[in-house]
Amino acid sequence: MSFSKVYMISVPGVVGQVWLLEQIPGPPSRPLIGNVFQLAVEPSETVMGNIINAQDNSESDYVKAVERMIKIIKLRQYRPWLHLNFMFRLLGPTKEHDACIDILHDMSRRAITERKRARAKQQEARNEPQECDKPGKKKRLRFLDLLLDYAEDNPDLTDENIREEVDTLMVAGFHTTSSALNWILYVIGLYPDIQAKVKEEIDGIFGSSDRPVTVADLRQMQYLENCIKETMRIFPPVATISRAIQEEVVINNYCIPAGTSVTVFIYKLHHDPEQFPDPEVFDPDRFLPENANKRHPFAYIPFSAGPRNCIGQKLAMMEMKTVVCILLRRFRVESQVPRENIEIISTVVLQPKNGNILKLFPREKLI
Ligand code: HEM
Repeated sequence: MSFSKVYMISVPGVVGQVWLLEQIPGPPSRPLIGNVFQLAVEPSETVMGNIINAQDNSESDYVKAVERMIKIIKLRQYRPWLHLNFMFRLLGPTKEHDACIDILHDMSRRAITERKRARAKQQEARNEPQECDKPGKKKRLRFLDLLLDYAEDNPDLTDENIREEVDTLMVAGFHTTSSALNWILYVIGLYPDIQAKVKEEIDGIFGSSDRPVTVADLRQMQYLENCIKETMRIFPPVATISRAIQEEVVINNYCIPAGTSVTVFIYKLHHDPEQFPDPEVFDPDRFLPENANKRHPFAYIPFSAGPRNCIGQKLAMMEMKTVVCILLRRFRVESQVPRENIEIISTVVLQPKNGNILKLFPREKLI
């Protein structure tokens, strides 16, 4: 079988996660892939404006630095002796590490400086705060504007503090969503009956219209939402989280002293047969209210739980539904790697070791 082009759905840093092999002849795919990318990088667009331009320039220094950093983190993760800073300084690729960090931080600093400059100009012109929304709608500021506004009244929040927040949001927002999307597309491409049901739900919402997806549409996609939840159960994008214990706790007669670093293995939690019978079986109905309500509230925590849980989970769900919806309206998806052959690795996020090959078949009647 021959393919005209090979596209990659991935945001910088997770290159090789999903490969889309577009079969010829097909509809022009660039706009579609463009849309997918745009949605997947929404957090970075919102935070950083357009300065990375990663969709069009995967060779940018920023993109390369993110990719390189992920490799360095992986290298460090699997070599416990490098966890200690002084050992890493002694034996690790510190020169490269520091150079990557400089590129990443500089980019965030640039975004902040440029936004400040733009705000000053706009303020001069209109003498009113900037809004993302159209006039008449509830005022919503960009994340970066919120921080800059706050800093104006609270000088304790320095530019470096803001830079750290921007970095957190960038990393927390795009790798995770990209990983989740990878697995959702994998699962949808693996189980034709599941895909048919998702498509049926989408068709029920859009009929033969080619109108864009709205927030109201997304709310109706309950079956797709349950598929996404079930995917993140089997393949949690963030497989582990860690906490520094602040006061001594006793769990099952084991005493964990204050100061200990504890790791919660979300992947294992999500595969607990007591909470999820036949844990390897993909069953979106586990998330029907009557089934989900029976489970322990912390049995399923793809977005973590408690006061430091994910602040982007609603946005992530909206992004994932939108991307799947756009794709399935135009293509039938077929996963090429059987479940028993998929090798999983967890670096920053959970990903298939050797990528995820998908075939896209243009739908006969394109909606
Ligand atoms: C499927 C997509 C996502 C998954 C699975 C996910 C998962 C998580 C998890 C597990 C944590 C907790 C980390 C920890 O406890 O150490 C977290 C935190 C966070 N997430 Fe997400 N996330 C996703 C998407 C997003 C998006 C789209 C954004 C922003 C636009 C975002 C922003 C954040 C931030 C800022 C934190 C840190 C919160 C804090 O420390 O208080 N995430 N996320």
